[in-house]
Amino acid sequence: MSQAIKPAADMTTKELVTFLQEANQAYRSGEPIIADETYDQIYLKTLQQREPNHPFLNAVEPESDVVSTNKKVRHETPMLSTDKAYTQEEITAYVNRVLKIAEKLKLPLDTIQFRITPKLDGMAARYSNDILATRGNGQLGNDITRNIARGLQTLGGANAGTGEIVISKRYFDDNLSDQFSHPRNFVTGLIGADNLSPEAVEAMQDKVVRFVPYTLLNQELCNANTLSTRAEELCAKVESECEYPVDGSVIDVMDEQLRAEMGSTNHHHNWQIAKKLAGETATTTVEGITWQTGRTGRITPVLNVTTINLSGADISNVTGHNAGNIRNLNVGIGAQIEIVRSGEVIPKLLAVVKEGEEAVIPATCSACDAPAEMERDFLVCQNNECVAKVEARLQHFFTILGNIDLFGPRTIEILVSNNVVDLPTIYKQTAADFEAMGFGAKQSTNLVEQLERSRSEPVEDWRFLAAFGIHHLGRGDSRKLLRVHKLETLNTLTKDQMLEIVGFGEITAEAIPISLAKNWPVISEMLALNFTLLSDEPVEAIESPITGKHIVFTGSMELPRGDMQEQARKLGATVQTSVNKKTEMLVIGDKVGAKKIEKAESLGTQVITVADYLALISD
Ligand SMILES: NC(=O)c1ccc[n+]([C@@H]2O[C@H](COP(=O)([O-])OP(=O)(O)OC[C@H]3O[C@@H](n4cnc5c(N)ncnc54)[C@H](O)[C@@H]3O)[C@@H](O)[C@H]2O)c1
Ligand SMILES: [Zn+2]
Repeated sequence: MSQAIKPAADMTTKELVTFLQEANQAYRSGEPIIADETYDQIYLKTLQQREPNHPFLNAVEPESDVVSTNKKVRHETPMLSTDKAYTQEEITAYVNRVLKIAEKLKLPLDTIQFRITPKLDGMAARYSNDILATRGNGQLGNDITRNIARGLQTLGGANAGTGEIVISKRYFDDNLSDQFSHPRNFVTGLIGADNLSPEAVEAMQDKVVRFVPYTLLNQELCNANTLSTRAEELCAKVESECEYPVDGSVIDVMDEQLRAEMGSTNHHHNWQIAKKLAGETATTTVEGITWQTGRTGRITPVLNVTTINLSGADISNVTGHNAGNIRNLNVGIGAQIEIVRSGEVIPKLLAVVKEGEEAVIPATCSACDAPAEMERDFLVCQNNECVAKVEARLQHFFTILGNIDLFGPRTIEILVSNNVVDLPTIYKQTAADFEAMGFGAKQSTNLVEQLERSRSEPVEDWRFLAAFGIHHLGRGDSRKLLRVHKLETLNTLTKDQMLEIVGFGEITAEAIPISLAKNWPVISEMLALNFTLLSDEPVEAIESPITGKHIVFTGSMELPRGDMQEQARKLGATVQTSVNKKTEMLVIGDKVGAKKIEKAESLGTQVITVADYLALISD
């Protein structure tokens, strides 16, 4: 969206509906062109006022073809949207509607209970009879069950009901927020993708993409009086306690009789309302763009804007996500942009309201002047010795290690400008060395003390390993790896050894040993400094008849297939999703096509029934 959007009042009804459809499509694909609040409170509301019975208002807004598979699933009961509230007044009005019906039913009003749960911001789905499906148009969804075999975690079993596919908020913030503008965007992209991106493969392996049924969410219970006066406070509480991204809270009436009486429209349940977070938006002007080089060499744009107050804070910098985004939206100096700040500390660019000068993507890295090149949507500094990369890598080490103070950006900048650019050298510095670089006498002793502290104060070995910032070895994966192999032995690690560990796939198993070997000189030098490293208890390798075997499960089975696969992994097997030359065993459930079996047999794969398989592993 680079053109100014017409005000709702100036649009004909037809234009308004077309615009709502466009905005909905953009929102579903993860690239909203306006803020939710603007969509709901201005454009949708204008249509509601003009034509309360317009078909667009009387149906669930479809996810259209954002995720479209060729297998459709008819929902047993419709999957609806929610009615929305943004303010306490709107919630109080809802409470009064509930109380009115309760009165009619002669229910004692002080016993009416409401449940508040976090409103997960992902992709709505339903898991029923082993089939996972999207909401679709509410009646007909898309079968996305195959994502379970690709690593999607399902909480609550194969009949968990309605919920949301989400990614862990912390994981997204730590690993993906510099590449993807929004966690919902990442999730919808992954669920619909025919081929997973490396980031998606990693997230699936890290088990952070999950289907979470609404019944398993943290909740607050309250009565009508509390809800009419303190809704914002209670909603804020459930939202902050949730480990997934949220865009508000959902309030439900608990009483079944009350629910039945209040009923539903084609769009939402009248007994339920969503309190949406009003991500406050504002329009400001781009005065300049600062390009910052990170640890991996990615150069990200920060928009310097005319200072503006948003949700109580003065904002003069806004993240522009990545170079591709700047190019696509054509963000140049003088552009008027809409920005949003909802919970996050750093406000985000939402849309260009009015174009300015043409967007310029720099040809060189501003930190080291080396050439910068576009790789997919990212601008990347091609120089390995780039000062910005070196500084960011050192910073990463101290931040992840977490048991050292004083080694922040300013200290590191001074070290690097004095050509102290690697960790072992930093650890060799004496107070006199620091003083020679311009640190004060007291500060120099403190720096030495902190380095000493970081070696003597115990720290988990996986934290230490993750601190080196090796690609594919974040905290979670480092921990998985170190549960099986000792840190000191990682220089001899092979791809095959990696593949034996549950949770590492082909790509990472191949890449990790190579990166470890490359980084080994520094790691071993650091190990020689005698950090006080703590190890998890090693897991015993379980020996079973299927240990080390490549197995595929197919057909419908009594136990959820995901559970069968998980169990096989625990017993040391490598679970594949389809048969290939490596496959040693094909476990067949009901309704398996003859072709599949023939193919497996022609490849020399052992084909066995679920019953025989279960007998085999229980031996
Ligand atoms: N910014 C834009 O351009 C744009 C465009 C279209 C839609 N939207 C936003 O999306 C809304 C419509 O989308 P929608 O129909 O998917 O609604 P929604 O996503 O805002 O909320 C409804 C959904 O919330 C889910 N949900 C999450 N947590 C829940 C919980 N704890 N309990 C129960 N349900 C829970 C349900 O599956 C339900 O379908 C609009 O009102 C607007 O805010 C924005
Ligand atoms: Zn550089």
